[in-house]
Amino acid sequence: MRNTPTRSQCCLSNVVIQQRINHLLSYNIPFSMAYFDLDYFKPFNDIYGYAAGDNVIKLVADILSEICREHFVGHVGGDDFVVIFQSGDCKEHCLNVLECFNQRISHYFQPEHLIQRGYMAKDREGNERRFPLLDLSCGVISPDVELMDTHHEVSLLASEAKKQSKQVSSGIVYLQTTEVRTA
Ligand SMILES: Nc1nc2c(ncn2[C@@H]2O[C@H](COP(=O)(O)OP(=O)(O)OP(=O)(O)O)[C@@H](O)[C@H]2O)c(=O)[nH]1
Repeated sequence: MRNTPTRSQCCLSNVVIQQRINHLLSYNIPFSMAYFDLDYFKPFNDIYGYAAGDNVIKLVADILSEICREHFVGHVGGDDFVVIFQSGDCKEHCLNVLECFNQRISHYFQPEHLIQRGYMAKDREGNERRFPLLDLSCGVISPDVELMDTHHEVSLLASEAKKQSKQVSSGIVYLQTTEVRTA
């Protein structure tokens, strides 16, 4: 890692998650980490209400707890979760999580929104526009534990994976340490 992330780039703000990562790095224990984040959560909250948004966060927590129960599941905050895998079945678990979410989330939408595959809502600038339905993205990283010293470096890689996962139609990307190019 050539660059140290700034405070604003540090997406792993939960101290328990940071400690877990620092522990794995300090003992050179290999791991993969999946960063799950809801897409278009703000318009969902705006249309259906904050309580309905809380129910979706609970849904994600339940799915992760069920499918990844043998692994470390951490709530970063809001609609962001991480799962730390120390065994090799990370990809399969993540794909199962996304599939399960896609099956269960349809119950949270009104029929007309499902038919239209979205709804009108205000963006962050206050402009009314059309948004797709709420979705779940997953950025998976496999940090090189011999090259990384702290959770800050892992956080930088996770931020990049999260960003890329929102840009691909599959909703999932996999990054290795060496693929990080951003500052
Ligand atoms: N219901 C609910 N909403 C929350 C909670 N924490 C944060 N939010 C909302 O989450 C939204 C911000 O999450 P973002 O992931 O940045 O919003 P987004 O629309 O999904 O943006 P993209 O991830 O870029 O698609 C804001 O509308 C917050 O009000 C929470 O605990 N409950």
